[in-house]
Amino acid sequence: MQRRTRWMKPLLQVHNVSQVYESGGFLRKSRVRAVRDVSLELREGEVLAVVGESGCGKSTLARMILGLLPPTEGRVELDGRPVVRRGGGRLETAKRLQMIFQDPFETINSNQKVETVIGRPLQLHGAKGPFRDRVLKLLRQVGLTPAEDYIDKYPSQLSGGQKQRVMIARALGIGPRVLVADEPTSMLDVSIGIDIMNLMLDLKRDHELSLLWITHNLGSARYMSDRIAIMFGGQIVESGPTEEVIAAPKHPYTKALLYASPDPRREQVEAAAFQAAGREEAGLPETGCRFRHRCPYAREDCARSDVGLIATTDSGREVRCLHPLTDRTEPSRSQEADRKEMEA
Ligand SMILES: Nc1ncnc2c1ncn2[C@@H]1O[C@H](COP(=O)(O)OP(=O)(O)OP(=O)(O)O)[C@@H](O)[C@H]1O
Repeated sequence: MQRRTRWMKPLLQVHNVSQVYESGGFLRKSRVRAVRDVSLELREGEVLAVVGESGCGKSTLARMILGLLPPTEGRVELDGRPVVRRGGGRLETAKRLQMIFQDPFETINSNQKVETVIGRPLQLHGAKGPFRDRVLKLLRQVGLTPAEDYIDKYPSQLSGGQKQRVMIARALGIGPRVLVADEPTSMLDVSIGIDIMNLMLDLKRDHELSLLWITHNLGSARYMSDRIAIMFGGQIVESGPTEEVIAAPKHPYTKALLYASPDPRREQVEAAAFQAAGREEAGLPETGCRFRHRCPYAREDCARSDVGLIATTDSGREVRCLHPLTDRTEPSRSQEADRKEMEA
């Protein structure tokens, strides 16, 4: 399933985007730097996974990529053209860049029949009706057959997996080049989630799509993607070909994610050192390495130096770490020291 995609043409380019959320009044202003100087590239026909724990900035990044949230800094381009044009006008790029959400019917009127849910965007994007036959075809393409049994149903009459298939059909109908999927299987049973992943891989192949797969789950990223970008505290901390990164992570956080995913090779001592996962962005240090308080390999200079992404091999791997892991790296402190720090 995995392919070398290094030489393919870049389709979606994210150039140094940042997002700062500001809230509160004049006296009690709060600022959250949710995404910090992130650059990514999605190539033709490729699946790129963005992986990180809750609060690391994945959804914020997805919303900027889709043009739903203007970046505080940086820019996003599709085929070399800005996703959001000066003065708005997202409709044209929205045609080519479609989103699949975690909760399939979060944004949909539950009083609409499947025919309307899938047919309305076609109308909005200027297609001429009637749409019933096109909707039936789309339902077949996403495996909801016989399509005639589904087209007149309401969301409440569908299972979670069926709803997600309807949302995929809705996105597909517009003829996108890129699908951005934000945790699309996290609310589904494992086997249903695997069916949805297989469907998306089939559709990607048949419709020559590119896929940005956003998840907290390294397992699904591994199943789906050609390349992977690991995100922590609003930054990309490691990226590269998926199998290479997973086989030999160079950033301690990537290693932490591996321990957190079901794997019989898990080493208990180091796994325990990573258990403080899930903290919000706000609790992380502003300078130096943002992961250092949870990193069993941290050294003194990790607090002092900000390090950017550094290319490590010729296969396109990058890591943001002063002391990238090797086979021989030993933890610099014990589980006991970590526990004391957490209690303090
Ligand atoms: N509208 C907002 N205003 C202020 N802070 C926000 C806003 N949206 C997100 N944040 C904060 O920005 C950080 C990143 O949030 P984001 O939702 O992008 O992360 P995430 O990785 O997608 O998490 P999850 O998987 O839980 O959705 C978090 O600290 C979050 O609390």
